[in-house]
Amino acid sequence: MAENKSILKVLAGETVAPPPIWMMRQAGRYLPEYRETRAQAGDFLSLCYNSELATEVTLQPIRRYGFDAAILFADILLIPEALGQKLWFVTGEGPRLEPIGLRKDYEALKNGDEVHDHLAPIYRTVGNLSTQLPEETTLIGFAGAPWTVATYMIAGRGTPDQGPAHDLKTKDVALFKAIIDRVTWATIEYLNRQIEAGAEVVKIFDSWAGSLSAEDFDNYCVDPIRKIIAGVKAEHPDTPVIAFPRGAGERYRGFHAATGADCVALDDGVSPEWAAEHVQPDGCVQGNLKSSHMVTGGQTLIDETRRIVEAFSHGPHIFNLGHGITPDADPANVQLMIDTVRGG
Ligand SMILES: Cc1c2[nH]c(c1CCC(=O)O)Cc1[nH]c(c(CCC(=O)O)c1C)Cc1[nH]c(c(CCC(=O)O)c1C)Cc1[nH]c(c(C)c1CCC(=O)O)C2
Repeated sequence: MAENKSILKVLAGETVAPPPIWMMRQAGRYLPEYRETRAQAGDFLSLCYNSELATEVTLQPIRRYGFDAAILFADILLIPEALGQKLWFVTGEGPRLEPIGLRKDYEALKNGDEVHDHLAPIYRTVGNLSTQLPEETTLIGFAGAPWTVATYMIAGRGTPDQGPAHDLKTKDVALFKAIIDRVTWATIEYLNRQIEAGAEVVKIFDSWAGSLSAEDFDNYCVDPIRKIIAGVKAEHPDTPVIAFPRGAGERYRGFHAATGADCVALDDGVSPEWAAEHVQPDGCVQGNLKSSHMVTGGQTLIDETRRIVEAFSHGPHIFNLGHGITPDADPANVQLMIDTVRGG
């Protein structure tokens, strides 16, 4: 029964001990079974659009570790592709898109409500998962936040400082805002369909929020996320939303209230003690453990895991990493982290 799922309890504001646990990028290259299925699919994007195989890789970490949540296997860059932008992945390097730099590129994009045919396989994956997951496991859908997605749409690739997006914001703010608005609209559409297909929680990833300063943070991180949450809650008032403004630092404070998020995901740039004092009083928090502990393991992993569990033990908390697990992680360290959280 949905009411017995620990993640849903915590997202409703309950304190649960030990805290429920899942991991960003839990279906990924550190798992041999993922590498095998990915090879079968051919490449990363083919895996995302193959509902059977995407279902399989989503289930793999649940079978291996019994996490409390499964996150849909897909990617934040499927939205630009659904809007009509060309997307491909270069193995070992990352995503490539045909960059949007001119008004005519923007005008060629589809409307926010014209993405569904392209995204139909993703909705099928969500539907498969909602019938195949163990009953105690919560299904999380997701999308990228408009700023982070726009940084890839404008640069055509990942960039260390999101320079091309910052440049467009300075040179042609009207075009920049139009891109943000188009992604915001498409994202509301996309998340609502994921929920209708069976997602019980949705998460919004703003991986590059940290490079927005002063009012840009309010205008292009907080405001689009607030609009997306309002658009989701208008259709699905009971579906909890997790927001991840990575690199927000001090600006994690007040983020629940500013956006309407039920849970705020923390990177490893803030201490758990600071976040317990300044962020958790406003609602559930998630995350914070450095991903590198999944590579290095040992007593430090145990100590840091215990420190986070203890710091957040007085309020709603979902145990997670501060960012995605990396391909060089040791699957045994993931088990050690879980045993530490669950066993004390
Ligand atoms: C920025 C971003 C992307 N994608 C995502 C973000 C936001 C979160 C973050 O900051 O990490 C989100 C994402 N990407 C993926 C998921 C699936 C669910 C999960 O297990 O967390 C999620 C939630 C699969 C993936 N997305 C990607 C992989 C690796 C692809 C492979 O198998 O080769 C996976 C499992 C590829 C990807 N996708 C993206 C990049 C930059 C890359 C290349 C970098 C890399 O290789 O890790 C865009």
